[in-house]
Amino acid sequence: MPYETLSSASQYEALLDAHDTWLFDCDGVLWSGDEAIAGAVEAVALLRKRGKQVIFVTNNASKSRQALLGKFRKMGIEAETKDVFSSAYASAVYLKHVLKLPEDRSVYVVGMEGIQEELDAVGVRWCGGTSKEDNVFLPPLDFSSLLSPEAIDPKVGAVLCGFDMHLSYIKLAKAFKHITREGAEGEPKAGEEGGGCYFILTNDDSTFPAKGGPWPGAGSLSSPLVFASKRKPLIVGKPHQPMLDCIEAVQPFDKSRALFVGDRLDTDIAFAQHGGIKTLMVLTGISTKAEIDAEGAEIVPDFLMQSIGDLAQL
Ligand SMILES: O=C(O)[C@H](O)[C@H](O)COP(=O)(O)O
Ligand SMILES: [Mg+2]
Repeated sequence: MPYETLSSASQYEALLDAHDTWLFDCDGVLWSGDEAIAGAVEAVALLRKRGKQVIFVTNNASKSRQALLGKFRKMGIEAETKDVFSSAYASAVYLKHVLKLPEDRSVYVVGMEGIQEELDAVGVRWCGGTSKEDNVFLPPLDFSSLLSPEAIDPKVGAVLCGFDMHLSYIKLAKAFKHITREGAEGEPKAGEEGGGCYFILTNDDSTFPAKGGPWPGAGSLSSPLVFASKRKPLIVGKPHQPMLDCIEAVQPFDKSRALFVGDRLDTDIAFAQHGGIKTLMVLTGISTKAEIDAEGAEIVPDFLMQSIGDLAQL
C-alpha cells in the first residue's frame, strides 16, 4: 500500500483533524543529539493548542524520565512525567511488575544513569552500570578479579543492557557470566534462587541518530553478549510489545484516532503497525525515502513528511 506524502497546509490540517493522540519518537524526530529539529518545538506547541494528547516514546535508555523532562524543558517542549516513556522506564516497570523480580535479586546493568535511576525509582537493586569497580580496564588476560562471588554476584537475577558509552570488557565479561549461569530457565524461575538469569535489552536499535551520525546504537552494543551467550534476549523497547503495554497502562488512548511519528522503519513504524496505529515517517533521522520506495519494501508508513517542523507553518 503506497504511502501519502504530505507537503501542503490542507494535508496537514486533514492529518490534525483525523488524529487526537500524537505519539512522538524523540531522537531523529524532535531532536538530533542535543539540537532541536527546526520547527519541532513549534509543532508540538501547535498540537497542544489544538487539544491533542501528546505522548513521547523514546528507545533512548541513557536518560531517566526526570532527565528527559530536563531536556524537554531546555528545548522549550512542554512535557510532564506521565507523557514520557523511555525504554529505561519501560524496562524497570517490566522487571518490577511483569517479571516480578524477587526482592532479594538484583539487576546487573550494562548501561548508564538512565537505567540506574529508573531501577531506583521502582525499588529494584542494581550493580554494574556506572559503578567505579565496573568502569576499569582488566590487566591483559588476567581474569582473577572476576573469580569471586563479590564480582559475579549469584544474587543477580537479571542482566539489563541499554545504550552505554562506557562499554568495556569487564562489563561484557560479568554480564556474560550472569546470563550463562547454570540454572534451568523456568524451574526455579529465572531470577530466583538456583534459577537462571533474565537477559533483557532496553532496545535493539542498530544505530543512533546524532550529530555526525549515525553512530553505533544500543542493539549493536549488546550484540557481543547475544553472540557469546547464544541466548535470545527479551527486548522491551520499540518495536516490541512491552513498550506499548507500558504506555497503555499509564495513558490509555483510542488507537483508531492515534498517529505515531517516527524516523526509523524497523523500530518506530514497525512498533506502531504492530499496535494498529497509523504512522507518519519523517526524514530527519535514520530511515530514508529510498528504503520505503524500494521494490518489496516490507515496512512502509501511512504518511511521509520531510520534518515534523513543517507542521509549524499552520
Ligand atoms: O541506540 C539507541 O538507543 C537508539 O538509537 C536511540 O535510543 C533512539 O532513540 P529514539 O529514536 O527511539 O528516541
Ligand atoms: Mg528515533
